[in-house]
Amino acid sequence: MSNQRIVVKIGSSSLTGPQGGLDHQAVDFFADEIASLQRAGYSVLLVTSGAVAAGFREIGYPSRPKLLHEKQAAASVGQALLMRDYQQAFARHGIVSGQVLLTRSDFNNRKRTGNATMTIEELLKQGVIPIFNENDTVSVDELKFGDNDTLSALVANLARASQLIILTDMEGLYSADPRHDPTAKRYDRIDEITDEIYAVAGGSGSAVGTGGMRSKIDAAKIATRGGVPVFVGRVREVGDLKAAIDHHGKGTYFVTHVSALSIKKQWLGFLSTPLGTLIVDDGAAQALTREYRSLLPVGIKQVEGQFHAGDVIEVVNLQREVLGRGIVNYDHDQLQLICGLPSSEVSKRLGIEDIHRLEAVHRDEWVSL
Ligand SMILES: Nc1ncnc2c1ncn2[C@@H]1O[C@H](COP(=O)(O)OP(=O)(O)O)[C@@H](O)[C@H]1O
Ligand SMILES: N[C@@H](CCC(=O)OP(=O)(O)O)C(=O)O
Repeated sequence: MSNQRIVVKIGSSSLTGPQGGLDHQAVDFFADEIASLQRAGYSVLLVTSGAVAAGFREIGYPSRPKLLHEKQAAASVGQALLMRDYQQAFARHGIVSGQVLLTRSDFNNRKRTGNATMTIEELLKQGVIPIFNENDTVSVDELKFGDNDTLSALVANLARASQLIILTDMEGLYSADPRHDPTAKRYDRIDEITDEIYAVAGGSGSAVGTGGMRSKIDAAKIATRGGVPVFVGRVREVGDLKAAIDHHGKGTYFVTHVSALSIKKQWLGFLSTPLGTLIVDDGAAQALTREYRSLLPVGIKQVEGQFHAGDVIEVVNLQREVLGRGIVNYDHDQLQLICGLPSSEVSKRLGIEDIHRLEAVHRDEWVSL
């Protein structure tokens, strides 16, 4: 028996065809696979896409809509259909399932995440499978997850899951999109998500999916940095889901970082909204990313944006590549005055005798990206 928590994310491409509408057999199959995990003692949290894909045909749109209000209308119809299918499918196994709709802004709000966590804990305690989706009808475009890959990573971190299983229509990440390059080779295991990995990951190849492999890599980065290992791949036959959990699934495994980020740093790195940018020289870039040191004013070349002490800023190198995010200790106009100055001159230039924190960004309030 096991009491491990597993987050399973199912993409639209696994639940619907190009013409939309739900594939009831597919829903039944995934419910069967998840039910057998529950029977083996795992607690499963399900993140499912498919609301827009399930709803657009019902409304009469000829293909997956592109406009926000049309997608929202389709999701409104489709989410109910999706839940009806899942609830019926799980009921065949005597399992009760419940709906949890979240938005990106819920994760920016401690109280709401706290409430969501309590609900999730209670559902799991009662043996109910929580079924998550983005609350599409209220999400505004700029703040949307869009695809559910990121949402699944955040749920996995929030629930302190032991694995995140992202199911899609491909058997993992390949050296190129196999739809266009039949010679592409699969990566079986990824220890570090590098630029090279991002470079091979393309967008969605199907008529119903959204994020493609790129958003799955983003999700893998968030989850592994939070301490949750990730599988991205396909589950098509009975027993495939268990095989994925047991490390012989058809897909790619992303290995966990040794030191998982705290919840606060996960928020800082992946959910916060930076209000400014600091451009730093090579020495400061090295200090921040390789030597785990704080950022001092002397290493800052340029300051952009209007922020205050305590706000989140992004730090980029001279080539404008993002190095990470941190909480800044100065207002933007103060930092304009002292950027490039050695620490000994900072208090004089600012006219403040006793500076509480000399660093522009302290290493305890910094996340490398
Ligand atoms: N390097 C790659 N390896 C595998 N698939 C890729 C790659 N680059 C892009 N893709 C595309 O990503 C798609 C899966 O993402 P997506 O359509 O968003 O599915 P889902 O609805 O399951 O989230 C695949 O169908 C494939 O066309
Ligand atoms: N929340 C949306 C997700 C849209 C979507 O296509 O996501 P995905 O299939 O995960 O790339 C829905 O349920 O339709």
